[in-house]
Amino acid sequence: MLQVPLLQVDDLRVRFGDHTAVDGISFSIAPGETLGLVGESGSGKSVTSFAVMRLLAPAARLSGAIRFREQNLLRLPEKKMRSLRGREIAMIFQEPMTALNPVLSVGEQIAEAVRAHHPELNRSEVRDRVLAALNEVALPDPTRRYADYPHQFSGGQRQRILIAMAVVNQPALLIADEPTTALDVTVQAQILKLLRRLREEHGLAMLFISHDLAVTAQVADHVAVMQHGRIVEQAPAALMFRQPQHPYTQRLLAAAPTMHTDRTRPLATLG
Ligand SMILES: Nc1ncnc2c1ncn2[C@@H]1O[C@H](COP(=O)(O)OP(=O)(O)OP(=O)(O)O)[C@@H](O)[C@H]1O
Repeated sequence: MLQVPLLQVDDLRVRFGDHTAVDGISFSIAPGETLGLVGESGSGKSVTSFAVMRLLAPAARLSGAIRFREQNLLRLPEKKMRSLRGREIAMIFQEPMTALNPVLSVGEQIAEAVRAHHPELNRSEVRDRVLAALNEVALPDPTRRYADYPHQFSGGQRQRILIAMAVVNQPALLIADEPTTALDVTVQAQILKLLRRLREEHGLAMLFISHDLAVTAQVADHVAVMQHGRIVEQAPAALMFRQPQHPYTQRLLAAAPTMHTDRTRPLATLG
């Protein structure tokens, strides 16, 4: 039986003046599923993710539909969108340092995210939720490090902190825009493992955005390949990885430095 999608994007178009950044794309994500959106720089991946969060600049002209739990986000009043953002749909970015406030302790920042959606909780309840989220992402010694500032953590730890902030309100959908691109390969593998675990343990659905098809194949169930604002190929990750159909996908695979793996092995054993 087909599951009702959590997110369904239909014929989404985004224009900035006479430039079309996203040119009529459609895809859907079922609850608990991960869709990888892959393409070169400038192909329209980030514009797509910001469109879903409704965080694009006012100059952007959008058409089509973005249905989340069957409500069209493009028509949702800003007040409702604000309550949905960070609670039902959360986002993590490539560069955790710029996404974190440098003058606020990491515990306080995550606490703010909790209070924004749960004003009814008292101080110790908020703190308990923050500590639970930091434990969840396996940040070492969260109680002692609660009051530390972002610069006191490594890049990988900062990404864990951002993930904790994203999942602290238990969203149904996580948008991860190049979440491991700024990290070295070992740390990248650990963060991918963490995302897979969150998905398995909490049924978190994910829109995973990357220029790297090999990285994406390690976390995604389905992959959509974007070029010049269009989706040129969509397939289950394992199939896309073994039998890319579109010449652009074939070029992406050939260009990826991490692709020298045995493509006959099941994906679960890669990486
Ligand atoms: N605010 C904006 N005003 C005008 N054009 C924009 C704006 N934001 C994005 N664009 C354009 O939209 C296109 C798609 O950009 P987007 O950032 O989505 O690409 P991307 O695939 O995410 O690439 P990258 O990985 O480099 O971020 C680009 O041509 C970009 O210049």
